[in-house]
Amino acid sequence: MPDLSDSDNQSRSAVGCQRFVLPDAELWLWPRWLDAERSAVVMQRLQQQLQWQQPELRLFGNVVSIPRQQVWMGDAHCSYRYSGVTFVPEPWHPLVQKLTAWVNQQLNQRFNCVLLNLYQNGSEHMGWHSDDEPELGLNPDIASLSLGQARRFDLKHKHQQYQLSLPLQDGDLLLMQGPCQQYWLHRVPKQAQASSARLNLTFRYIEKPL
Ligand SMILES: O=C(O)CCC(=O)C(=O)O
Ligand SMILES: [Fe+2]
Repeated sequence: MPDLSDSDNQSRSAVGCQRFVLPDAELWLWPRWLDAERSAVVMQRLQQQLQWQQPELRLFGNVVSIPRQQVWMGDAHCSYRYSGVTFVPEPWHPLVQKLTAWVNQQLNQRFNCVLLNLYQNGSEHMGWHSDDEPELGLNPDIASLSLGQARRFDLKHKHQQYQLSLPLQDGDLLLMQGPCQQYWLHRVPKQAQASSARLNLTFRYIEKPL
C-alpha cells in the first residue's frame, strides 16, 4: 500500500499546474496530482468499502434514479439539499479524510465534505448543473479529484457563447474558483467509448451553523 502521507505532489505554484482564466471563472488543473499507483489503491478501496447509493431525485416533476452512484460524506453538520432531497453525510472514511486533508493543505482550503461519484462506464453521466446550493455560500471554491477512466468534463457559460471541455484523466485535480458556479454550468457527458469505471470526489465547504 503506498503511503498517502508521503506526498511529493506539487504545490499550487509549481510547474505542471495549468491555470484557465475564463470570463467569470478561474480554473486550476494539476494533471496527475495523484500518481497511478496511489490512485488505483484509493479507487479499489473506495469502490469496495463505501455504501454506494443510487438515490431517486425529482427532476422536472419526474422521479428518476441518478445515472451513477454516489456517497455524501463529511462533518456531521454538512447536510446538503438538492433536487428536493436532503442528504445527511456519511461519517468520514479514513482514506477520504486523508485525501481531504491533503487537498486542503496543498490548495490552502478548508473543505469539510465530499460528494463521491462513481460512473461504472461511459453510459453513466452527470447532466448540466452548477454547484450553487445555498449551503455552499456565494462563489464557493470546489475541488474535484478524478480517478480511473478518463472522462470529458464540459463547461458552458450560462449567458454567453463560451464553452470548454477538459479531458479529466486518472489522478487529475481540478479547482473551480471565482463566480464559476454562478455563471457556468458543468457536466460529465455520456461517452460510448469509455468502458471502465471512474470515481470522482468533489470537495466542498459547508459552514457550521451557530
Ligand atoms: O464527476 C465529475 O467530474 C463532476 C462531479 C460534479 O460535478 C459534482 O459532483 O457536482
Ligand atoms: Fe458539479
